[in-house]
Amino acid sequence: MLKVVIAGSSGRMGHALLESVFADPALTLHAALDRADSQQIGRDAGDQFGRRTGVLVTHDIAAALEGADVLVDFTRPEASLQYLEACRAAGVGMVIGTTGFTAEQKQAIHAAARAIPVVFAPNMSVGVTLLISLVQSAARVLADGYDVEIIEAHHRHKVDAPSGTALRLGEAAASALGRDLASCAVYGREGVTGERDANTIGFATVRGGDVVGDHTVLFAGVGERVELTHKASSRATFALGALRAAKFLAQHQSGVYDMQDVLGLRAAA
Ligand SMILES: NC(=O)C1=CN([C@@H]2O[C@H](COP(=O)(O)OP(=O)(O)OC[C@H]3O[C@@H](n4cnc5c(N)ncnc54)[C@H](OP(=O)(O)O)[C@@H]3O)[C@@H](O)[C@H]2O)C=CC1
Ligand SMILES: O=C(O)C1=N[C@H](C(=O)O)C[C@H](O)C1
Repeated sequence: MLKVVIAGSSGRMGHALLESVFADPALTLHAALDRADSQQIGRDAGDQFGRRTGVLVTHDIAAALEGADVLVDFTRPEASLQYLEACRAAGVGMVIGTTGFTAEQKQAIHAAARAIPVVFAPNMSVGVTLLISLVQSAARVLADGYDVEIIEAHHRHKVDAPSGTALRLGEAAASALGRDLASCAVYGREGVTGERDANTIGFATVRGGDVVGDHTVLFAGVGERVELTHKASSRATFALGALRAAKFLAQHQSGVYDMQDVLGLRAAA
C-alpha cells in the first residue's frame, strides 16, 4: 500500500483527493496537512465524508512525512515550496498540482528535484495531457497564417490567471512554432490596441460560478478556425491523475516529471 500525505486537505482539491484515496485499495491515507490556523486541525480527515480514518488533520509537516511514501500538494505556491523543502529533507517524493508559480519558484522546484522525484503539472487530467500533444501537432500544421488564442474559464474562487493549464498550452504552441512564450504572450486586451501582431499568442480569462475548468486553443485563419477544447466537469479527473502520478513516483528516481511522463506519452509528444 502506498502511504499518501495530502496537503491542503480541506481545500476543493483536498476533498477530491481524500475521496479518491479512500476509494483506492492500493492507497492508504498516511497524513492530512492544513494551515496551522485551519479549523480542521485535530479533526479526523474523514469527518467531512462521515467516516473515521484515525488520521487527524495536522500542520506538523515533519511528523506527517515520517514513514510516508509521497506527498500530494494542491495549495498555493508559498505553501508548496515549504512542503517541497520538507519533502527534500525527508527524502519523500512529491506531486505538485498547485499553479501560479513565478519563474524563480519553478527553479526552486527543479533544484529540489535533484534530490527527490517530483511530478509537477498544472493539469493532471488525461484529457488535458492529450490536448497538449494535440496543440503541438496543430501548431506545426497551422504554423503560417493562423492566429493562436487561448481562452480559459474557471470558478469564481480561483486566485491565479491565466490558469496554469492555459500557460502550459501556450508554451506547447509557442515551442512548436519556434517562439518564446515570455516574449510573445499577450494577456488580455483593452482600448485601442492596434491590429493583431501575427507572432503573438493571446490569452483570455473568464471567472464565474462553479466552472471546474474549461480550456480552448483557437487557431484562427482566413476562412476557417480550428478550436481544440477540453472541459472538466469534476475535480475527480484531476485527483485520479494526481494519484496515478503518486504511484508513478514510487517507481522513479529524482527528477522533474509531468503527466506526459506519467501517462507514457513522452515519446509521442
Ligand atoms: N494540477 C491540477 O490538475 C489542478 C491544479 N489546481 C490548483 O491547485 C491549487 C488548489 O486549488 P483548490 O483546491 O481549488 O484551492 P482551495 O483554496 O480550495 O484549497 C487550497 C488549500 O491549500 C491551503 N492553503 C492555502 N495557503 C496555504 C498556506 N500558505 N499554507 C498551508 N496551506 C495553505 C488552503 O487552506 P485554507 O483554506 O485554510 O486557506 C486549502 O486547504 C490551485 O493552485 C489550483 O490552480 C486545481 C485543480 C487541478
Ligand atoms: O484552480 C483550479 O480550479 C484549476 N486550476 C488548474 C489551472 O490553473 O490550470 C487546473 C484546472 O483547470 C483547475
